[in-house]
Amino acid sequence: MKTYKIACIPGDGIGKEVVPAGQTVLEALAASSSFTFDFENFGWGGDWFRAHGEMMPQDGLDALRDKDAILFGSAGDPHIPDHITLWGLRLKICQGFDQYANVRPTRILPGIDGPLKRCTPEQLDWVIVRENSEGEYSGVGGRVHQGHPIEAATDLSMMTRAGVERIMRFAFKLAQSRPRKLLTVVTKSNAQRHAMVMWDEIAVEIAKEFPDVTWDKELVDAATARMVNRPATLDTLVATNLHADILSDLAAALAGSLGIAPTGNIDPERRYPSMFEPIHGSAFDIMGKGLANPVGTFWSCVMLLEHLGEAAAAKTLMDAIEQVTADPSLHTGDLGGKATTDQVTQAVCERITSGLAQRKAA
Ligand SMILES: NC(=O)c1ccc[n+]([C@@H]2O[C@H](COP(=O)([O-])OP(=O)(O)OC[C@H]3O[C@@H](n4cnc5c(N)ncnc54)[C@H](O)[C@@H]3O)[C@@H](O)[C@H]2O)c1
Ligand SMILES: O=C(O)C[C@@H](O)C(=O)O
Ligand SMILES: [K+]
Ligand SMILES: [Mn+2]
Repeated sequence: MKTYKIACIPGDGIGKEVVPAGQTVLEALAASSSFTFDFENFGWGGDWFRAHGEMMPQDGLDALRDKDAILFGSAGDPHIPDHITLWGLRLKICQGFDQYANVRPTRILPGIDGPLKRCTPEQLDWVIVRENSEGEYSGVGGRVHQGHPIEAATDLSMMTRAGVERIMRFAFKLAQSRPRKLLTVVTKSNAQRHAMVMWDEIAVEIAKEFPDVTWDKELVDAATARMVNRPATLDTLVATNLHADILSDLAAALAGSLGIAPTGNIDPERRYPSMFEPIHGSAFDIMGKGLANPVGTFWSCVMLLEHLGEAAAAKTLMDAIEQVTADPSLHTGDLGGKATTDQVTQAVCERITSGLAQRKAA
């Protein structure tokens, strides 16, 4: 029997609630599948920082290197500056393992009442591809004259030809694999006249490799309006690290809640393990109460299973998730319901078990 080695890193805030929930549903799946999971938990994050002065050990990547995948929660603690927590954990792993393609699907799941009154569920089916290794997150910059009136600070967005080519190629390939074969390249080359112009030029070059993909270019500000007003004109989008970060929270909200949206931090070349996480953060306002929506993590587990090549198990889990979202009595507070994290988790586990039984009987 195949055993997958999975690292679980709950991190902070509701990450500590939704990652164990994710582990529970993966265990329910494995109970009657042809594979098992060997989970290893890592207590990195804010508590680790208080004890050791760092978010994860210096050589922590070595403990993850031979895993088949990583399930991540959130980096962010109310008592530690956000740039320390993000750079010390999530970015250390994403950049350390060169997980350069961040994939963020958005759909309006059954039973969810999206906020757009003129948008039916069929009209919103997007995948945002976020460049995940450079750009605004290159970390280049600094502060001088700190605390003095002449203080100055820079954050430099750094784009490389190799970095842009590989994310464009990934996005065109993903668009090509979807039925509509439609890609929107998000840019801001009117204002940012160097790197974003190179971004646009490389899009034109890579497009030639994919003659069957229809593509267009949209400035990021206009892209927000298009997402709201003409959602059906979009399918796959590719954007810079920061633009896609912002657009994907908007996408999640338009599909009903930040609590549902999943992501994979992918190393397409499979040199390193890829990492799966909900797109949301620590949710300071609800952490520790058992109220977090675990669906974003469950959907991330679907992406993890797909990455492992377990397509049937991925489908069983997605079906179970959709059966649960279809029932408003199983909605958490972010969706206007009263259900707890545990209730949603148990409901998904029950549907997994009945789904697997049906598959066996068929
Ligand atoms: N990938 C990551 O590790 C990651 C992602 C986003 C934010 N963060 C960090 O998390 C901290 C808080 O960030 P923020 O407030 O901007 O964003 P957030 O995603 O933590 O929360 C924004 C709002 O959405 C709600 N929400 C988010 N996920 C939910 C869920 N699963 N169920 C129900 N409600 C949910 C929260 O309650 C809150 O009202 C910061 O430290 C930030 O840096 C980390
Ligand atoms: O931007 C980040 O890296 C943190 C968070 O907002 C995310 O979307 O992962
Ligand atoms: K997260
Ligand atoms: Mn974000």
